[in-house]
Amino acid sequence: MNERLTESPAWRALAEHSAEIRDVTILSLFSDEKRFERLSRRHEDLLLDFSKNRVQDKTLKLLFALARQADVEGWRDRMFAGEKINGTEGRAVLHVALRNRSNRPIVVDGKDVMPEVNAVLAKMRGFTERVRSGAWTGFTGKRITDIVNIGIGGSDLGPVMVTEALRPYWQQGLSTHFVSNVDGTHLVETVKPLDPETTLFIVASKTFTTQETLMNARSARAWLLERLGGDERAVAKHFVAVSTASAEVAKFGIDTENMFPFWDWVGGRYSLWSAIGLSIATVIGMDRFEELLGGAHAIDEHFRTAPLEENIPAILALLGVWYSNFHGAQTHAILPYDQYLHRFSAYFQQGDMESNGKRVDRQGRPITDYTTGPIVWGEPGTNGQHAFYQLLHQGTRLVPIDFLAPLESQNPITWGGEHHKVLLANCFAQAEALMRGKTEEQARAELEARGTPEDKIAALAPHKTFPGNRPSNTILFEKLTPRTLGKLVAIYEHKIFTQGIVWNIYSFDQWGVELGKELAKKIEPELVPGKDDGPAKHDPSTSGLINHYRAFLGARTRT
Ligand SMILES: O=P(O)(O)OC[C@H]1O[C@](O)(CO)[C@@H](O)[C@@H]1O
Repeated sequence: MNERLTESPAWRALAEHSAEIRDVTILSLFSDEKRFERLSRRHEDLLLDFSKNRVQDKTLKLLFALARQADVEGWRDRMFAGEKINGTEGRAVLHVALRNRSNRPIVVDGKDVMPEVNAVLAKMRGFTERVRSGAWTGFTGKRITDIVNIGIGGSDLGPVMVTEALRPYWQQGLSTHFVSNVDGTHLVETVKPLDPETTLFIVASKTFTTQETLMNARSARAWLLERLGGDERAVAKHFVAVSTASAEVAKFGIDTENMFPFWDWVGGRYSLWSAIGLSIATVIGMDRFEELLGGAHAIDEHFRTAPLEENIPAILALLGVWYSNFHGAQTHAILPYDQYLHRFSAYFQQGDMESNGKRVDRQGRPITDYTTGPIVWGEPGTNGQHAFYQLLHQGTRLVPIDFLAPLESQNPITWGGEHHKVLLANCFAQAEALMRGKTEEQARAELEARGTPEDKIAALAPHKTFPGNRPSNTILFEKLTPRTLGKLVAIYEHKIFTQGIVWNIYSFDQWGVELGKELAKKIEPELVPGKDDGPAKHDPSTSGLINHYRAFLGARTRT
């Protein structure tokens, strides 16, 4: 694209239209009695209601035109065909191949990748069945009870989010734990209650060079060996690796027989479907893991074949563009009303922000006149209601929201009342309140009805007013099964993809994480007591912090 995006016909039309409908309220759009039916889409058990948005038919038409102008469909087809659409790394983008349950050939560099994908799935099945049945034992012959996944970023967040979401499917007597932070506290607190004889570590790292993961893995090995008598042969029974880098794995001392490979065409934050999902597959079983893949595949097929107007990920993406670029929204909240999804927003914080947090376009030009990926955040309901919803309802910022909720709870308790009904009532009510708001007249009337004196009414009414007209999507699904979870994750993945294409950026690299890593490697050897490089090496602030720490270390060594 040589033309600036903001000067393109589809963009200009949207800019004009947004001014045109500035004063139209969402509530007024419901004069169309069929709006809910028209602005909702279904996929199997899943319903997307996007009727509570500041959109008219014309808005949607213009948004779909923008997607077509950006050639979303062409890029999508190229992704599924295995073309190297990750331009800055020269790689294909094929997480869709990992869950390609149809086995339709997907060719990269002249080779169908499906046989290798299936071979790794078969190896995962063999391993997970041995661990689950007790056939795989630790060094002292005891059955494995605890899996510790050591990884960070995409090699951690996906497995954490999914294992938490699918807790009801865990095998009894088997638990998973996760260590990611290089802060020693994370490892120490995780292994504290564990028995080394029955603990298996999965070291998950695409590159196997990530500082945090390698350091945690080395420390975990030291912890294990110290407790099991120091015999190095124990490592083979208690450590397996998941990586694209077999030489690095061997260098670390893990038998490559116990290594599960994947490929450079799997992005870190899209890797839970690969062997990076080994901790998930171990605890829920391979059949369930394949159901998860099946759900994602169903959405892949939907995304690949449905016209944009019917395409759930594309609709969500374009609504996000509408608020980011034409209403000044800076953030996007994902608010799941399902406790099992308590890491879902954190997962997509990486998924979205590492993908679309970009400042140059695909032509390498700085993007100065539109925003790209939003800040993604959220917490599960109803906790969020008692934390940050005040701002959502009455703050000065516009925050587009996705509410997610199951129709049926995995834990339908009625001990003190019907929990799930209360949960759902809260979810529906929040979306309604955000849209409907409360006028000052309504606030005044309520105060009057309570006999409040006039001077108090005048003082309080503005504070009790809700502007409303705050948009949200609601995604309902029957129950949080592996298949449904697979579908939800794939929907958001393709949403991110679509937005990246519209914004004309590369979504599948992450150069922005490199600089901090490089500097940390330089600074670490400088953290020595008594050393002083003078102010020249860093800026005065960084030098000041380093020297402050050195002085602390120096004082400690003297006492
Ligand atoms: O799996 P690896 O290679 O250890 O990388 C971990 C994470 O580090 C990043 O490269 C940068 O944060 C992520 O993209 C990735 O998920």
